[in-house]
Amino acid sequence: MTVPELIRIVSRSSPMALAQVERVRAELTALHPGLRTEVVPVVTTGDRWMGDLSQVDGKGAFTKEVDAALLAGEADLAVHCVKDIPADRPLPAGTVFAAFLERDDIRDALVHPGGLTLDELPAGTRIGTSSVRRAAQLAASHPHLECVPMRGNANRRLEKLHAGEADALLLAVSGLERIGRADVVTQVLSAETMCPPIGAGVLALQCREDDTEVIDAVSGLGDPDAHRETTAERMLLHVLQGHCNSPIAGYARAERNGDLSLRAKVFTPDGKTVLNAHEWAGPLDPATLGTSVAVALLRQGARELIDSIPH
Ligand SMILES: NCc1[nH]cc(CCC(=O)O)c1CC(=O)O
Repeated sequence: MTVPELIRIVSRSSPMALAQVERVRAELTALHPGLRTEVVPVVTTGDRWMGDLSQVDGKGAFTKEVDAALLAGEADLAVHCVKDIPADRPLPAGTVFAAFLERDDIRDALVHPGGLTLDELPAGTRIGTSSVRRAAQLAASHPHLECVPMRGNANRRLEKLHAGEADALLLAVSGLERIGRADVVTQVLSAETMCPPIGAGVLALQCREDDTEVIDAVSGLGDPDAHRETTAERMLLHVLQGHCNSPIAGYARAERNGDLSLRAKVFTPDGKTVLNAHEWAGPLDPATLGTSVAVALLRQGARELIDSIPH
């Protein structure tokens, strides 16, 4: 393998995204000691726009400018949260996934400055979240709590919380760990209490498809379990034609014995209807498992629930 001298890494420029790039740089340098890396930060539409994402072509709002820099040859490698990569359309033509890194915590956390747990929060507590997935599940399990819209990167949301725009937040544990703010977590919510989003906690490395030198150099960072889980989850989302604001949650789990399970839910925003599916695959390939769970949800009426939310 010929390892390139320099790999230029493009990503969003939020503190979380830059921390992700630092992890990739560290892993790459450990694998190829002579390799130099450079960071190419870009600001995406999703970072700039603080309103409703559906108004700025929500799909891909956090990935479009990153992909464009990769395709234009301004960088050689893109780092994305899988959670932010649309699954209702193919990857941008000319790009491929070269690796999925070992998965971090997939769970959401409650951040409450008073230190209360979800069950202890008094009626009317305002939870800052613009996520339909989080709001629908909270409405189902804790209907006495109120969701107030809140966007912006995790650091900005913590600032808004302290400025009184909400009383508590729901944020991904992995994201808080990446920005060095795991200290604000009051309670980690089990995946049963708050089903995570598709692709939670997984970072994807994306390259130009003809750039075999870079693909070969970075593919050693890939984790086989993360690959199988992500493949199943993204196929589920693809078959459901879910978009960034779809009321869909789900996660796959690769077991030691090689089995793969995938559970998923589709909600109405008020949380009153929850469709559930859970299947195991031994010898089945991950994509087939994703399709099968999606079909089980479609049979229960998922199409209507998903289409009722504007893109
Ligand atoms: N929508 C922003 C975003 N994209 C990925 C993560 C979390 C990290 C991950 O799952 O990789 C977050 C923040 C959050 O939801 O709290």
